[in-house]
Parts: sequence; structure tokens; C-alpha cells
Amino acid sequence: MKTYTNVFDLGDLKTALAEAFEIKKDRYKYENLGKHKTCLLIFFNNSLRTRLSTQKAARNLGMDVIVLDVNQGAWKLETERGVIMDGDKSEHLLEAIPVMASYCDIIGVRSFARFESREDDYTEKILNQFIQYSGKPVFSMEAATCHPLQAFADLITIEEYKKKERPKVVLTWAPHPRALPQAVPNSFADFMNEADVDFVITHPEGYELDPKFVRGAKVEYNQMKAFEGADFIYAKNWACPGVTNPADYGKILNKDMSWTVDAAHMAVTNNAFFMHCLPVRRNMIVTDDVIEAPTSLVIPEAANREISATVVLKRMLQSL
Ligand SMILES: CCC[C@H](NC(=O)CCC(=O)O)C(=O)O
Ligand SMILES: NC(=O)OP(=O)(O)O
Repeated sequence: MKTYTNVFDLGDLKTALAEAFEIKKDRYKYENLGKHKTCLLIFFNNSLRTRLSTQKAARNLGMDVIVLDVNQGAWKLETERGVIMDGDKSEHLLEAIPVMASYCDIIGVRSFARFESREDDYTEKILNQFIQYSGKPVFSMEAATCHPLQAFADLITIEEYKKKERPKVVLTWAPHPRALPQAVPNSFADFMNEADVDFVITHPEGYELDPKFVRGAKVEYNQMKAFEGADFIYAKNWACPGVTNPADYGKILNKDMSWTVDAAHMAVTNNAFFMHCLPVRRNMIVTDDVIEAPTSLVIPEAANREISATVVLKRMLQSL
């Protein structure tokens, strides 16, 4: 595995799940694979789960780990080529990437959507420069349009808790005070469309996700109708993806609190499990009673981030 940026990089999902459950049984099974190998984790944005779980995964495999918060301590980076660098940015990505790559064997990158240009975000301009100029295997720790480590952990969680062979899984939009990326819902849809589930996406009009990720999923604008009979509810906020109206890309079009997932929503489901990637804005995305209920999986879901990262890093080490 040379890159991990989307579901297709993982190959057959049943095989990937088998590897995940093997690791879950003994997460140190491959502890010698990463001996004298270094994993560099580069963060352009904040993180708790990804920062901790990916370090743990690298250590499970015997790797050394370096964590760099680009905007805290390193030089501010220019990402545009051809720019006269007379401003506040001291270093260009085109030097920084090969320099950083010289100190490690595998690179993880977190670089959220910037909402300045839909084209720059949806062509993964930053992540692809690391892939192109580092010469090392690169995995996404949430880039502009995808968060595949999260979605793989979500799939593992659904596989562990499902009570039927083909569960109904609903991805629901919910309100948020900020304009958040589409990376998490995009990757969740990416994975659910390849998994053996009955997948439904529900959101207000105007929030249509990119067709590249929606693919054959059913889109239902009536949230309560979408929730009927659901086995899993996956809640997330995202800003306008700019599909219906490109000029609205990155905007907040709606803060309708009737989309907040509460007990009345969960009552029409098939006693569904509740999921969210975290961090979550309580009583915006979901009410306290729903996220604290026995059917809430947000903690085991977050714990599975160690497993998804260990599988991905194992495959990258095996490809060195
Ligand atoms: C794993 C999720 C990371 C990120 N979440 C946020 O930026 C939430 C920030 C906030 O709630 O203020 C997102 O929505 O993509
Ligand atoms: N879910 C997730 O990736 O959390 P962090 O942003 O805290 O890493």
C-alpha cells in the first residue's frame, strides 16, 4: 500500500475487516514489522483521536513516531507555486516536503478543506503534493475531501455491532455553529457504498454531497422518513459541498435545530445504534440523552481508530 486516501486503496473490505479483527485480538502481533522504521505525522489542523490513535498504531508495530504541528513551531508554509514569498510564510512546501520525507519512512497528513477554492479542495492539492514530492507512502489523517481512517473504523464498528446481515445505515446531517468539511461524510459514504449495508443519506436541500461519494446511495430529504427502521444512525455536520450551487461551497445554508438527533428521532428507528466520529457539539448534533444512551457507540467507534490505523500502517510497512 503506497497511498491510503479512499476506500478503494483498501481493496476487498471483507479481507480488510478480517485483518482488523486479527489485529484487535492481538495488536502487537506485528510488533517487529516497524523496527527501525519512522512514521511522521503532519498536522495542519487540530486533532485528538487521530493524533493519539495513529501514534499508538505505529507503536503497536514497533515504529518510531515523529509528530509535527506545522503551524506551531515549524515555519509557516507557502503552498502555492509561483508566489513571491515576501509575506509571513518563510518556507515553501516544495522544500519542506522532501526535507521531512528524508527523516521518515511513512507519512501521515492532516490538512482540512480550506473552502477557498472547491477545485483546490476536491483535487486534494495539499495531500497530492505530499504524495508527489515525498517519495514515501502517504496516508490521509483527514484531508480536504476524505477521512479514510475514520471511515474504516466506522465500518469495523458496524461489523462488530450489527444484528442483521445487511443493516440499514443512515448518514444524517445535523446543525453546527461552524462551516465544517465534507471529508467525514464523504468517506463514510465512500465506505458504506462498498459495504453490504442498506445505505441512506439524509440532509436539507442544498447540502448534496459530491456524486463521486454518493454514488448509488438513496438520498432522502425527509429526515424522519430516513430514520424509519434504521439500525445505525451516523450523524455529522458538513458545510455546503457546492454541488447544487458552486457559489455556495463552504457556506452554512441551514442551522435548523429540528435536525438535531434526539430521542424522538431515535424512536422511529429499529432501536438503532448512534455513531459520530467526534469531536461532537452536544445539543447541536445530538442531545445529551442520545449520546449517553447504551445504544451510543461513539466511544468504541473512537477506540477502533487504533485498529484501522494499525491495519493501514501494517500494509504500508509490508510494501516498503
Ligand atoms: C474528525 C472531524 C474533524 C472536523 N471537526 C471539526 O472541525 C469540529 C470543530 C468544532 O466543532 O469546532 C470535521 O468536521 O471534519
Ligand atoms: N474523529 C477524529 O478524527 O477526531 P480528531 O479530529 O480528534 O482526530
